[in-house]
Amino acid sequence: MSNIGRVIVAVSGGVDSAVAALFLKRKGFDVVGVFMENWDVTDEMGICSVAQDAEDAQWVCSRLDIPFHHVSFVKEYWHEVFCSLLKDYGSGYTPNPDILCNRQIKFDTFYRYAKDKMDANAIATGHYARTTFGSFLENYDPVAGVHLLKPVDLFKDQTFFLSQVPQMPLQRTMFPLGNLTKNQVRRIACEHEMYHIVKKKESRGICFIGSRNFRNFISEYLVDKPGNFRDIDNGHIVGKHSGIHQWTIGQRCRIGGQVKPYFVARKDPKSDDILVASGTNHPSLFIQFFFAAESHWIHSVPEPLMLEGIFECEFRFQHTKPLVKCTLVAMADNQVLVKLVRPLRAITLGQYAVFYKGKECLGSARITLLGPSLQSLGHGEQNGCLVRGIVYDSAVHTVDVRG
Ligand SMILES: Nc1ncnc2c1ncn2[C@@H]1O[C@H](COP(=O)(O)OP(=O)(O)OP(=O)(O)O)[C@@H](O)[C@H]1O
Repeated sequence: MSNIGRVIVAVSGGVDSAVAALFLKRKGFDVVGVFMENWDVTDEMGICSVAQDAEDAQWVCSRLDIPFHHVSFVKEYWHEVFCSLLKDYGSGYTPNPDILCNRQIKFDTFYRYAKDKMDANAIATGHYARTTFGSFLENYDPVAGVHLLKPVDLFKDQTFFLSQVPQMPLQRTMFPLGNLTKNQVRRIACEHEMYHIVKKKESRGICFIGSRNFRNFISEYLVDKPGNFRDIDNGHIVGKHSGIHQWTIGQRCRIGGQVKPYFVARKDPKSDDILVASGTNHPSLFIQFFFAAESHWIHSVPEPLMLEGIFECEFRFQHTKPLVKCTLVAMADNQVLVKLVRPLRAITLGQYAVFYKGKECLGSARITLLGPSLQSLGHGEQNGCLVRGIVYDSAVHTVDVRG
């Protein structure tokens, strides 16, 4: 894109966006830094981390000698991200707030603000990701459309969180860090004497809410709805809980009076029962296919899926987990049936199934219906032994289907 002019960079007060802003400035763009405030309470420790981050963001901008703006999207975050989270938790889903925050806030509210209110031609963030348009939109080609690609630093790959970003904002987004590793970014920040920014802890946990205990946090907003823990093998009540929203699939439950470790296998929002399985590799925790809805394809629906109704690619449903080969089958209403090459543990309703082909992140769809577990299919014992053709690998929580 020639003549880009003004670029609005989202500056969080962390090292990544600081170095992204530095690169933009070096490239000669008319750069403006914007800090977004999306949440407005002091955390449990009495420290207002938002104020500290805003101060750091301002410091970064003054160090780079670029204008700084502090904007509040508290209302938008509340309505478009947080309310939807609460609704999901209440109905037994485990949503992904970071994916939603990128889709609704950074690549919608913030993008529109930059374009309409600040007269910008492009936005930039410190995400580790690349696009076919290049780190600085040097290959901008609106006719071809943009593809989202993994970054050079695969360990820091953030494409998972960007898998619901719409095409138009992505076409106007620069990811200046896509070709760098985190170590290089830290080193560059040190070379520019941004020592206290480099030393800051990585942002963890829910977008903008920080690193506080999420279960305690969400409980402040949803009323308790007590129910029973039931052993999935025999239906016996083995304990009580105070709400299905506090638990997620695969999570270990510390149930008073029980010697064996139990893990959440299913949640029933109608009865408020949580079905628990004894042992981390219990067959009720593994499934091999599921349905996902509201498919979002960043560039376009993959051709084989559109033309033949079937498509082979790779999948993950958690940011840090390895990719697993899968086959997608097109269903009505923008749904897909996802069949994995091997059963996986703790696939969870409400999470996003994110699809990849080679170095491209294609998009994602929301997991809405789970197929039968290995237990329902009649598979019994586990723990590293061969059971009806299936080897359970307890170390990585995956199983290989043999024969
Ligand atoms: N409060 C905020 N205000 C402005 N931009 C933000 C804010 N939070 C995140 N961002 C933008 O989103 C990017 C990714 O945020 P995330 O919290 O996932 O990343 P991070 O890797 O810790 O980045 P950083 O080191 O810049 O904080 C940031 O690099 C920044 O550009």
